[in-house]
Amino acid sequence: MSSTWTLPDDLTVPEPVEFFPAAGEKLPQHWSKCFGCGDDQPAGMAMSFRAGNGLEVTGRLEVAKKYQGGPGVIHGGILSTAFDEAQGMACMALGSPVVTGHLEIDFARPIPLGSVLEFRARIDGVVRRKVYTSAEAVIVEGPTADPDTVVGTSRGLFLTITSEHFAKTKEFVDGEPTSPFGTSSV
Ligand SMILES: CCCCCCCCCCCCCC(=O)SCCNC(=O)CCNC(=O)[C@H](O)C(C)(C)COP(=O)(O)OP(=O)(O)OC[C@H]1O[C@@H](n2cnc3c(N)ncnc32)[C@H](O)[C@@H]1OP(=O)(O)O
Repeated sequence: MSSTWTLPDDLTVPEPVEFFPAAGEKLPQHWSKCFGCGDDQPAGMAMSFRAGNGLEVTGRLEVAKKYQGGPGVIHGGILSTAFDEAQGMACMALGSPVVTGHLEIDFARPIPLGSVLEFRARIDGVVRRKVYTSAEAVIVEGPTADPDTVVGTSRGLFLTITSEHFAKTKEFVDGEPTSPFGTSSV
């Protein structure tokens, strides 16, 4: 790994907002049309999430055959998308919408099609609007399942935004959303 990712000295660790679900409870979607988690997005990845302890969330992704990159394994871009989604969902603990500013992934092990991945993602801390996050993925079901072997890791910087952020792209929204929450202003 040749990452220059470092956490700043002035990082502070926030408390989850009051309405963030308790550990083990399902997280609401942030946007039903989202490619990563939306239940109104037939082309999407249908990830689901639960709150963990503190500022952590766990996510689940079934690695469908259509996610193939190299022969028999997940495409790296799909894994990156899943990390983006998982770390973005961890930011829900702040109670403010966010977008990704920077994301970096390490691909540690091949992930066969048919696997079920579990993501453990968290907020490491915040500085002004900057939200520092990290995550790991393990295979929990499938031919090479091993909950103790990390198959990928990620670090990401998210930025809190206001509802004006998506006002600029409102006219391009595809379809009618059923559960706008968080990152959507429509
Ligand atoms: C209740 C709500 C729940 C919500 C749940 C949400 C779930 C979401 C799940 C969704 C999952 C999917 C999510 C998706 O896929 S989101 C889709 C992918 N991301 C985007 O489309 C974002 C596009 N980029 C932008 O819009 C702007 O660049 C943003 C908004 C990010 C910043 O432009 P803005 O003009 O606003 O801010 P600023 O430029 O004054 O910068 C501010 C600070 O940030 C620092 N900085 C900026 N960029 C970077 C960088 N790349 N590396 C390092 N640092 C960076 C900068 O130095 C400064 O630092 P400092 O001077 O303060 O020290």
